[in-house]
Amino acid sequence: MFKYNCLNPIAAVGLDLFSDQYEKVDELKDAQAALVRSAAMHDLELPDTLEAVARAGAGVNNIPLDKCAEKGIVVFNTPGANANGVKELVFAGMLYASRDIVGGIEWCLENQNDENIAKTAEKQKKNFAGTEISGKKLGVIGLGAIGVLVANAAIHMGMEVYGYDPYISVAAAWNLSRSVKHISNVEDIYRECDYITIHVPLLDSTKKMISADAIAMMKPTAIILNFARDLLVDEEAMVDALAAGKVHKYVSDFPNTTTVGAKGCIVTPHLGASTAESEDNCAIMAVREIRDYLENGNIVHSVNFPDCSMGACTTAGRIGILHRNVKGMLSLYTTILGDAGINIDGMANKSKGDYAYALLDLDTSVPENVLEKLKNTEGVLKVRKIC
Ligand SMILES: NC(=O)c1ccc[n+]([C@@H]2O[C@H](COP(=O)([O-])OP(=O)(O)OC[C@H]3O[C@@H](n4cnc5c(N)ncnc54)[C@H](O)[C@@H]3O)[C@@H](O)[C@H]2O)c1
Ligand SMILES: O=C(O)CC[C@@H](O)C(=O)O
Repeated sequence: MFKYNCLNPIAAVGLDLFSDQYEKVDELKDAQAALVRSAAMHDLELPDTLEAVARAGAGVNNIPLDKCAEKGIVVFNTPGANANGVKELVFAGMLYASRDIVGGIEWCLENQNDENIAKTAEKQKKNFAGTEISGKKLGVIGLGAIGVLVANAAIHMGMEVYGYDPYISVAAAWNLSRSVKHISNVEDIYRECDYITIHVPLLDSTKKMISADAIAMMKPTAIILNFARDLLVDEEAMVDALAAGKVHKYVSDFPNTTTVGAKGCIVTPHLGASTAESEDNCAIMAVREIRDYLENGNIVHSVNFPDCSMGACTTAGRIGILHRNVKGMLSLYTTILGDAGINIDGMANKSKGDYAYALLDLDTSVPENVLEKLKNTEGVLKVRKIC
């Protein structure tokens, strides 16, 4: 029986994919797997029982990835599963920032008891007029799952699209419209674009990448959209620039005391992935990842260990070894297994940064004393007996 804990509500359509071999538990301390959305995990005590964490979403800045890796806990995310939900909200953000839709709705509510509201509206509507997005330049920074969808949709909306991503994946490049202009110097986006939207992960290297200097290059009419993470933008500088009329609007999906209520800021409460479809897609992918790891030892879509997959186990034994990415580890395992008279039928070993994963199919189920030897090998973080 496997036990899992949900640190946030996770869509039922995903949880329903757990078989009767799984039990939901109320406490993380009792779980082998955790499912999480935005709950902050940095200060949580991670129990020794925990084998896997699946983030039902893209961003993993709420999870201590290295601490998990050191404890042999594999962290997954669900790439692309909520991308369409975010893409659609980015366009809502562009429209809200371009036309005073919110002001217009508020005016209607304020005048709901006016019997002549239809006539008065025709006189007042000029106060809520705006501009169209068709024909304008959009800069997309980060062309991953969301950025590509935004860029391609913007082409269909008649925008001229500039795309910047020095690390673009081959898959994303294949999916990107040929009409998107490839930008190699992000400053071209800051200087020339009417709309700028950021879709990069929050890393040490991307923190405040929309800096005061970047903001200073922008047009006074520029509209900046941030549906990625608030810490990617120097928001104090942004608020100052808005107040001084140096940029026009800042649309953010991440409320905080700097931006909410500040002149020119339109802030939503982290709604990008809050659609039934995105929540379902993320939950389904997260549960499949956890099941494949717990039941087969396969790692697919991990952010702290390499992906490594050997399908379902068809041999008498299978073990998974999470270890440091250092020389000579495999020869230590083959020696321990060989000395115990165990034959290796199949093997995969993959590395990612400081960490690596070996999956071994064996002609017999590994006895406890051999597992202990493997566990006690210098550089090994965790050994899992899968069958
Ligand atoms: N508002 C929401 O609810 C919501 C929902 C989903 C994702 N997000 C956030 O959106 C962001 C993007 O998500 P995604 O699913 O598209 O991720 P992704 O991993 O598919 O794409 C990120 C892209 O950013 C690129 N990148 C990395 N560093 C860069 C840099 N310095 N300059 C330019 N490009 C760079 C990568 O090459 C990659 O192509 C993440 O921060 C994620 O947390 C927010
Ligand atoms: O779970 C959510 O609602 C937000 C998810 C989003 O921020 C992400 O990075 O995927």
